Amino acid sequence: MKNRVGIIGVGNVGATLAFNLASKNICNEIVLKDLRENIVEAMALDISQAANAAKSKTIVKFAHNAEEFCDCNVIVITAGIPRKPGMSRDDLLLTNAKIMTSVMNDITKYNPNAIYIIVSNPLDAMVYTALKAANLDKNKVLGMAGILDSARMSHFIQEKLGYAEGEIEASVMGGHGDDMVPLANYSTVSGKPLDKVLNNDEIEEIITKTRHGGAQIVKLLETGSAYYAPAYSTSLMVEAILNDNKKVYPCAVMLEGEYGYENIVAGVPVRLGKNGVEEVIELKLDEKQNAEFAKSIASVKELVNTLEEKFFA
Ligand SMILES: NC(=O)C1=CN([C@@H]2O[C@H](COP(=O)(O)OP(=O)(O)OC[C@H]3O[C@@H](n4cnc5c(N)ncnc54)[C@H](O)[C@@H]3O)[C@@H](O)[C@H]2O)C=CC1
Ligand SMILES: O=C([O-])CC(=O)C(=O)O
Repeated sequence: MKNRVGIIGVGNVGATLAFNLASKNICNEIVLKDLRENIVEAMALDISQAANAAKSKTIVKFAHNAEEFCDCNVIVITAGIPRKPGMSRDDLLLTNAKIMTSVMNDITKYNPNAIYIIVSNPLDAMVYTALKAANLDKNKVLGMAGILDSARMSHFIQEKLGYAEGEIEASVMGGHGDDMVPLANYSTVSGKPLDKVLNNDEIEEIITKTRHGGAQIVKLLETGSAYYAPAYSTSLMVEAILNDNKKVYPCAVMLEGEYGYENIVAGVPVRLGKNGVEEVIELKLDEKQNAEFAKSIASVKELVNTLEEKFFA
């Protein structure tokens, strides 16, 4: 059977992801879809030519309509607007909920077996929206943010230490907002616990930088938000699902009792495979982390309440 990855929204994140997947040679086909027909055609040509340069066997196509965007194993949705300096991700809520709903309504019927990876922001609320729009099983719809936030934490640890590049395991859970929950005690440097190599103040500084890592890039870019690290992080999820490799990554999923929460989406470690979310891993959190996770969940809940009142009602 052919492995086919669909990407809908081929702007900064979507195009970078397509380039990354095509040059890695991990799927037979990538199909791109965007409102901007000329851009998507140009990206399909350019990325297909890159794949040929890389001697990759991946074919890159674009879809003129929803019917052609079909039979995908994995679909990544980045359609939506990014924030600009001075905005929070939450400011994108109603605009992107409208886009997410119309995208899901358009494409789900042509993709009965797909696993959906949501990237559009505000991430957790968009996973909730996608699930609600499509009425799919919760294991089939998940969001990318935790791998990115963990990579940022790892970057800031490396920056602080001045060494250990490639040897840092960092772990972040919770919603993809300013109150995400970086987990210092589940983070290591060359196998050593983080608190053995950095003191409390240094760890707090890294946690603060991680929480504001997205905004830092938005402020510098001026026109939009980060895309290389988001795209690479998404490619790891696509690869885990296509290869059924059962890797554990932090992803945004609908909680149904895990960590004591119901009917709310947040980032938690999950095992990924061909069925999407195959297991939610319940880490043991200390009192402070439990309180921080509760605060992060409350922020997502506030967005979901706004959606229920102003969008779904
Ligand atoms: N979850 C995460 O960690 C991250 C999330 N994001 C989010 O991802 C989204 C995309 O970001 P960028 O790629 O930088 O934005 P972008 O503006 O470069 O690309 C968005 C693309 O979506 C397309 N689009 C809009 N409505 C559409 C529709 N109905 N159907 C098909 N295509 C449609 C636009 O034409 C555009 O090409 C934003 O909401 C951003 O906040 C970005 C980075 C990280
Ligand atoms: O900051 C943003 O708006 C985009 C994003 O989610 C990130 O880079 O973490």
